[in-house]
Amino acid sequence: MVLLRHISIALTAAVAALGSALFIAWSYFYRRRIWSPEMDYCVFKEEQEKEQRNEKQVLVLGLDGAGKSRVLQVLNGTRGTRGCRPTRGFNFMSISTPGCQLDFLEIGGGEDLRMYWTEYLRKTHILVYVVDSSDRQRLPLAKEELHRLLQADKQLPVVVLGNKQDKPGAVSVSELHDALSLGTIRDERKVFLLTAQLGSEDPSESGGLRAFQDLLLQLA
Ligand SMILES: Nc1nc2c(ncn2[C@@H]2O[C@H](COP(=O)(O)OP(=O)(O)OP(=O)(O)O)[C@@H](O)[C@H]2O)c(=O)[nH]1
Ligand SMILES: [Mg+2]
Repeated sequence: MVLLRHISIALTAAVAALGSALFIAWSYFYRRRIWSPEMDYCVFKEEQEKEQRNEKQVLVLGLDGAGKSRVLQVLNGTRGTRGCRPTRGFNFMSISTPGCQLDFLEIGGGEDLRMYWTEYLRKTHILVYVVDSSDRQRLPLAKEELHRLLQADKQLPVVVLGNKQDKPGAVSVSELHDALSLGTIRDERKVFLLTAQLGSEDPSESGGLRAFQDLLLQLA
């Protein structure tokens, strides 16, 4: 019995030692991979190439259901209103124009994803913040999240898109301006407020997207 116990203690110790050794080796290797000069050079090269191609990153945020994926769909020229499922993580889309390439990155607006939003501001050139104009109850929350982003990055140009103007009970532009406290933002900051209605089959002409697209191109 005593012998068995000794053997089991020895085995446990051996497994623990092996586990630690593997963990140390993995950490060492992993850290080397991340911080190696070659890796730094690759990241630097990639950023340089992006600059040469004049690639601009547009981060698309807003509460869940605001219409972020729909904005990307419409900009991408996808017809119809189907296929907008809640984004559980990211959604990516690129548009090439003669002057530049716009890379749109949507991060889902669910409560569990909002905490990661600010981490993506650093590499962003333009922030698009989509608001459901008909969701009056959640306008205070939309405002709170918007101001959290404005605090986290004090330079980034922001385009607020008051979406779902076609829905009954949607607030007007001036109501949205007040509800989101846009008047409290300092004058030097580039903040734009536009509206859109993207619920129809082909909203590209009437949905207010043209002005939105033109503004993005100007900012880029
Ligand atoms: N009536 C109307 N419906 C819209 C409009 N824009 C989007 N929708 C619909 O609203 C629903 C939610 O839109 P999404 O684009 O998935 O919303 P989201 O902001 O991407 O939401 P998450 O991915 O969950 O963060 C979809 O059924 C869309 O078709 C609009 O302007 N008018
Ligand atoms: Mg989405």
